Amino acid sequence: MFDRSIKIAPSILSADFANFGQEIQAIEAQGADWVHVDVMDGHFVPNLTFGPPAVKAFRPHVKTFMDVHLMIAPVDPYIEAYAEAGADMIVAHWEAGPHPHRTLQAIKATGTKCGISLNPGTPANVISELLDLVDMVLVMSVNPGFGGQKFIPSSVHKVAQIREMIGDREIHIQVDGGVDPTTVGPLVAAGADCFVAGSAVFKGGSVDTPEVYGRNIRAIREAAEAAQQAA
Ligand SMILES: O=C(CO)[C@@H](O)[C@H](O)COP(=O)(O)O
Repeated sequence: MFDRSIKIAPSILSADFANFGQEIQAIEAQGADWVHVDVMDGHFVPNLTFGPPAVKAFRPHVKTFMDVHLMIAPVDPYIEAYAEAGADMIVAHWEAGPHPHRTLQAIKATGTKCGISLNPGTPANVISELLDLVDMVLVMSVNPGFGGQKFIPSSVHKVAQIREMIGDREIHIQVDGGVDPTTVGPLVAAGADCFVAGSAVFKGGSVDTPEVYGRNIRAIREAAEAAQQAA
């Protein structure tokens, strides 16, 4: 049965980089549904983060579900390495190369779940021929590269368009960037079910005060579930 419940996926880009193992354990103990890993190459996006060995080191700490968002180009040569590192889902960008269909086939061939992501400036309709290949569409609601940016409101309309395109297919819509208790409601109403949050989860907390993460995750979930019930 397809799980349409609200899922909160904290981005460990906002975690303490000296302490990933404990940070992952803390967010999971405090209610995170997934753990979101932002992979950046300093080329497709202006920042550098985690290679496959880093993801492999995160793997034993993740007890829930690890979605790995590849903000890299080219992407095809690295798919197998991130799958072998232990990703449960690999998400590639539509903008990462001329053959997104081939990229999605390569992800599926590894046996991991498969997602396609769209930058804020990319229209929804470009993925119409790809939907039969994916488990999730990731709508970027900031320009990718950094945490702590301001939510781009037109993302709500894009989510609604994609929900319409999906029809009765079993595909999650994830939103990433500037997600917090004030922005999540309209996204739920538009049809998103999975929310990446960095600043809004990690702000004010640490592995010594994990209850702060718990409060932050609950605040996003409560706002999302309220919107779901009102819909
Ligand atoms: O992929 C990215 C940024 O490129 C995101 O995952 C951010 O890390 C989310 O951070 P906040 O906007 O929630 O602070």
